[in-house]
Formats: sequence, structure tokens, C-alpha cells
Amino acid sequence: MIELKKIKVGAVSYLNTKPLLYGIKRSPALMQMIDLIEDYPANIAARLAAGTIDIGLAPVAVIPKLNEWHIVSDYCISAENDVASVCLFSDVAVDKIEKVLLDYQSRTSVNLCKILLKHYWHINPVQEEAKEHYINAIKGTTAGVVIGDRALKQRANSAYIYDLAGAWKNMTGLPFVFAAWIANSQLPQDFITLFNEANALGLQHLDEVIAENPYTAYDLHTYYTANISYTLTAQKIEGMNRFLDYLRTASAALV
Ligand SMILES: C=C(O[C@@H]1C=C(C(=O)O)C=C[C@H]1O)C(=O)O
Repeated sequence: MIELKKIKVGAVSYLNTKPLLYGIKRSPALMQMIDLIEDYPANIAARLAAGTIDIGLAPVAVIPKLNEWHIVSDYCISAENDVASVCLFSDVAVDKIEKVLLDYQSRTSVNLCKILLKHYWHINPVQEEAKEHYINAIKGTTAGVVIGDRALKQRANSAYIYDLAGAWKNMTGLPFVFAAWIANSQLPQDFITLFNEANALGLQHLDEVIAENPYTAYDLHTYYTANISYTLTAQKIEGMNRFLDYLRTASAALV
């Protein structure tokens, strides 16, 4: 029998992606068609741009780097208001911040922070792409953007927590899309249909998803229902396009 070439799928390895992966991992038909790798967002972006994966739950900030891109799913990682897991953490109020360390695992949120520093908070601190273990260096007038599960933990450690999706909503009135399922070539329609159905399953079984991923630093039910918003609506796409417009005009986008 001829083994058909598998579709290489890259997913974000954080808790926020578990509801989307729940159904994918439970679909034998889909699991036969794909190789699934899990990694942090900046690496998913790099793999998609290099073509070593065919589709990824990729930071939307990578879009300008891709020769070809298709958003193939109705599901995404976005927020209507506060997202809880993408914040600027600081010991001092925002106008006292002198330096911002930008999470090396992120592509979208670090660019969002740059946009907000300039256009929302109107400040211009030193901004540096951080290295591993940088979270320990968030102290005094050095603030830091942290994303994902590590951000949910950091909430207990910083006096000031500026939620970047909340700030974006205040500035633009729009929701914010962090990551979407982006393919770098046209994928078969039968795959896309199965893939969408599989993404939806976990959202209908959140209690099971939560039971499978015990976590104490933050209430996952709140996270999955009030913070992260999983459906890609027309308004979300408007928010995404507004963000991509800012990126196009930014002099130093980090992608
Ligand atoms: C909301 C989040 O969105 C993430 C943030 C991303 C980024 O900054 O590049 C990419 C993927 C998302 O998983 C989070 O991980 O906390």
C-alpha cells in the first residue's frame, strides 16, 4: 500500500491550545493524515516560514514573512477583552518603566507590546528581545512581556500587570487575534473539513479538557471561557488586519 504524504501540523504547546488539540488527538481519521508537533509560538512561526510544517497554529505576526498563506480554520487563539496570559509585568507603573524585555517565545505579543508602548502608553523605553530565563530579570524599572503558561504563573509575582489584549481593546475597540491556523500552501478540502470539526470538539468538552490538564496557578475554566476566545469572527479578522497594518508601518517589527 502506498503511504500518502502526511500533512505536518504545528501547534502551540501551551494550555490555551489544549481545547483545540483535544478533538484532533481523538480523531483516528485525522491522526492518520497528519504528523503533529508541539512547540512554542516563535518556533511554530519559524517552521511555517521555513516550510518544515504545512500548517501551524501560528502567531499572526508571521503573515508578512510568508510567500503564501491561507487561514484554514474557524478557530484561533484570540481575546475579546483581557486575555490573562499575555501581559506586560512590572514592579513599577508603566510611565516609570525604563526597559522592556520581550518574550523570546512570542512573535505576535512582542509586536503588540511595541505598538502599545508607542501608540497607547506613549512611552519609549529600551526594548530588548529576551533570552531564556529572563523572567528573573523582571524587577525594578525593568519590565517584561511574558506569554502563555509562564504568564499565568507570573501574575502572582508582579505588582503591575498590564494585559495587552485589554489595552488593545481600549485603544482600538477591537478584539485581538494572537494565533490562527495558517497553511503555507493550499490544503485538501476533506482535510480542512475534518480539521475544523476536530477543533470544535474540545470546546464542547471543556470539563474533560480541564480534567486532563490539572493546573493550579489560574482557573482554567475562566481562562477557556472568559479570557481566550476561540472562534474567528469577522470582527476578529478586522482586529487582525488592524494589527497587520500597524506592523507594516512599524520600522522595527520583530518577526
Ligand atoms: C494568548 C496567547 O497567545 C499566544 C501568543 C502568541 C505570540 O505572542 O506570538 C502566539 C500564539 C498564542 O498561543 C498566549 O500564549 O498566552
